[in-house]
Amino acid sequence: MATSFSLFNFVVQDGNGVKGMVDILGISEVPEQYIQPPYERIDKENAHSHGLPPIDLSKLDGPDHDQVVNQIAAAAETLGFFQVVNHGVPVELLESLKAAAHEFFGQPPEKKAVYLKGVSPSPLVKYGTSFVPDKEKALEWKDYLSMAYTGDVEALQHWPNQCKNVALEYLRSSINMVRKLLQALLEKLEVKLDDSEIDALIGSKMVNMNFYPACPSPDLTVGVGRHSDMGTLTVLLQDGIGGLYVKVEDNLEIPDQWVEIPPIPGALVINIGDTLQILSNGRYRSAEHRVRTTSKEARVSIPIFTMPKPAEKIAPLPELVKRDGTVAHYREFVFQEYMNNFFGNAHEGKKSLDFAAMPST
Ligand SMILES: O=C(O)CCC(=O)C(=O)O
Ligand SMILES: [Fe+2]
Repeated sequence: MATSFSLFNFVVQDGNGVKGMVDILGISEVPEQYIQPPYERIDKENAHSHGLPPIDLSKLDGPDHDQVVNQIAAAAETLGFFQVVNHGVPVELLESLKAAAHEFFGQPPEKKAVYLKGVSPSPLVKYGTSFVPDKEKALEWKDYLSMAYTGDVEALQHWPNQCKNVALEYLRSSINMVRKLLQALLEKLEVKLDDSEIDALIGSKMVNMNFYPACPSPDLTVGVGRHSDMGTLTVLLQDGIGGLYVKVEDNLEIPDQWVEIPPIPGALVINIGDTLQILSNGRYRSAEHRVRTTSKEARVSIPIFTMPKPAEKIAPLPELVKRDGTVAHYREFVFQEYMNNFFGNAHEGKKSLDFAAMPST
């Protein structure tokens, strides 16, 4: 007797991913499991492109320092997203990273499946699909590879060969920029942290590679559902295809308004994560964002997530709360608890922040 075929098992458990589903099963319509409820679908027609020019980070070290700090802080206070150029990450490296992502995901599924959760030879490396497949109403049209950083030696030993050198170089050259951005953001808050305190806010680092295969009906699916990133700052490299949408701060006149972060050759995208929203007591905004799929060709994106170490205690910066004579909007917690909550639930916009919100009295 033939056993019934489970698409979920084929994609998720067997590690074929969305890419395997498209390539091997040759689907021409979006399977039911991937059809989003209407309110989660991304309306391309009504969203416009984020028009602000990228911020030139080379000017942070010159006479325009204050002006650049103001631009960074203004973006962090409003949209929570901005783009940067002259960021110190070599532009050729950006091209090599995108090529490495295509090379990794272009392998046969069984080569990638060795890194599935539960069987991966290293706890640092995880390959998977969708965010939390067991808990999602509809699956995300995305496969990913996650590489946690604990040191160069471990990375070179455990990260997949196709990407380890470029991913490590990307991380190395980005971290300097992340430190500078944090310094600028703290400068604007008039909070002084020494280098070791700044490093504690980005003590954990992770490089991901996202792969979004071409989709027969982008109107019905999402690449990534609405979420904010949990960490401090995210650096994101996207390719030229586009599809990253950010929610504009709730505006009573135009509710549910989204802007697309357009691909700019050579630029990197920066966004504020929940941790920085909490540390700044709400002054900087972690941005709600999501990704649309495309029918044209596969899209790749390569984020670096920076966050505190799991044991770190996080709360609004005390000097900020005291000086402003306000109340803390978030409670203190251990970062590991925040991570457990974040990875224990499907994406649902900025709901992740409720975990840290002060109970209303
Ligand atoms: O693919 C993108 O542009 C964004 C991906 C993303 O939001 C994430 O991995 O957290
Ligand atoms: Fe994200």
